[in-house]
Amino acid sequence: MTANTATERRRVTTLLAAAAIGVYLLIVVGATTALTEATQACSTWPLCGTDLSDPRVLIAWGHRLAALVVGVVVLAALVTTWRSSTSRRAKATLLVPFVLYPVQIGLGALAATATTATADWLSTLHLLSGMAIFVGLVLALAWTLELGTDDTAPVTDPDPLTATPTDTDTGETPSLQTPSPPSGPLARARRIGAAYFRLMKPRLMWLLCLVAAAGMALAAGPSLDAGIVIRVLGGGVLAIGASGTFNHVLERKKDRKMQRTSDRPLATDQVGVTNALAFGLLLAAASLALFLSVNLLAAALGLCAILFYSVIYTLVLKPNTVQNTVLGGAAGALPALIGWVGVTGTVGVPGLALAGVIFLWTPAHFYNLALAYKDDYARGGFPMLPVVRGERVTRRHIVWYLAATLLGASVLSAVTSLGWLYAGATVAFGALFLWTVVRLHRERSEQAAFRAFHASNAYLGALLFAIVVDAILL
Ligand code: HEM
Ligand SMILES: CC(C)=CCC/C(C)=C/CC/C(C)=C/COP(=O)(O)OP(=O)(O)O
Repeated sequence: MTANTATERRRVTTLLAAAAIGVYLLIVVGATTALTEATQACSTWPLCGTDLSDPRVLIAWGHRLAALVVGVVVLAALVTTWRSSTSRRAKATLLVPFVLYPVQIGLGALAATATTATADWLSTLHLLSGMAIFVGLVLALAWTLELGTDDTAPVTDPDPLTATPTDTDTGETPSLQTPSPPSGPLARARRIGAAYFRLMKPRLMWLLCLVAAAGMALAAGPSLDAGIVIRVLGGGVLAIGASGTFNHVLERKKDRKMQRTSDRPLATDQVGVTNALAFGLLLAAASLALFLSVNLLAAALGLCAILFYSVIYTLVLKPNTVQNTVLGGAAGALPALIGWVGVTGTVGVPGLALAGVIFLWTPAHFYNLALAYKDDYARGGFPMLPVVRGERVTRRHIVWYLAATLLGASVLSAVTSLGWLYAGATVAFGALFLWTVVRLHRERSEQAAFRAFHASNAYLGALLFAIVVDAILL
């Protein structure tokens, strides 16, 4: 690729990314109750009340001015892309935002000035049309980003095998030798304790517990009962520990073949298989007892989560299908439902919508690691996407699942009363996450993959934290 083509591509992808995030901002602000209430204070178009002391008028004006500014950015992105040497399908796809953006403005004007009878379906149409514009921009971005890239990472990174990967269960760098035996009884007890703790996959817990906490906060709001929180989170920690332990038992032979996991307690025989199984069963029993003390449905979902991750994902999906990560996303989505059910006793739309966000987020999260550890997964014999279909396809799927996650997050704001804090978190951290994925395409390095991986955790962590604060305190 010549230097000026590379420069042109950077300009096009930067503009398309900015346009996509600008449209996403409009979608999220539009989907939050903030705007739907604002139109009641601003029901004329294009101008409306000038009483800026009324926050609803401020929000309505903000949305209209943002629509104007974003419209200019979208137009700049369209013109720049159409004049560039990007792919025909990227250029053709941009006809969607080109045609729909003026229509979107018209739908917005009608929704703002309509009577309540027609306002609802006009608002829904306005939201869906905004999403179609967003999808058109993201597809053009993905197809332009992958141009000029292939499946070989540039020679700027050490091979993941020689790089010092850390096992994020503990964040330690695995040693190739079996750890030396402890000197005294206390040191031995500490080493064994640390090994059992590591079986529980503690590094996954903070985000998975935040998922359950967000489910509970959405369901209960300010009247969230501390007793339920303690029992649901306690049950969740024990359930994750149980399923993590079973995962270690079932994968111990493959863990030995992978550099990243070669020093795990069962891969290095620090813990016996029978003892590990007994430990996992104990954790599972304690977890289900806690869930049962909340309600039967929470316990049933907890059992499903343990069985799904330990058996379906670990034994069936992960070693056999390239869709292991997509389908495995159900494991991480279940804590959202458990949180919602723990408070309400039934499955509800917001709980399902939150679970859907986690489900869509999971491939955008894990595919970055799968890129960084591609050779390691090949050695372990796992059909991860980069191993089976290559790095270029994997990077494209990361863009798609990231976009799907952002749309899922906007649907969640449409079906709940989440407000400006949630809107700000999903747009700001979504933009950050998208930017790391754009850089992943440009740099195609292990470091860029880890950067996008951590951005995925930062996005979900910020989103879930915003849900908890917004639902309980605002
Ligand atoms: C199919 C689903 C998933 C797969 C395949 C997956 C894969 C991974 C892998 C391989 C690691 C590194 C672990 C290690 O090196 O020992 C990791 C780390 C992590 N995962 Fe996932 N994950 C999935 C779903 C989730 C979900 C649903 C959450 C939370 C909602 C989550 C949160 C985390 C966190 C917090 C870390 C540790 C990050 C750090 O150490 O900074 N993962 N994941
Ligand atoms: C309530 C409850 C039990 C919920 C289950 C939540 C849970 C444990 C999700 C884990 C998600 C996941 C597939 C992690 C990676 O496993 P991996 O085997 O691909 O990672 P590895 O290669 O590091 O072992």
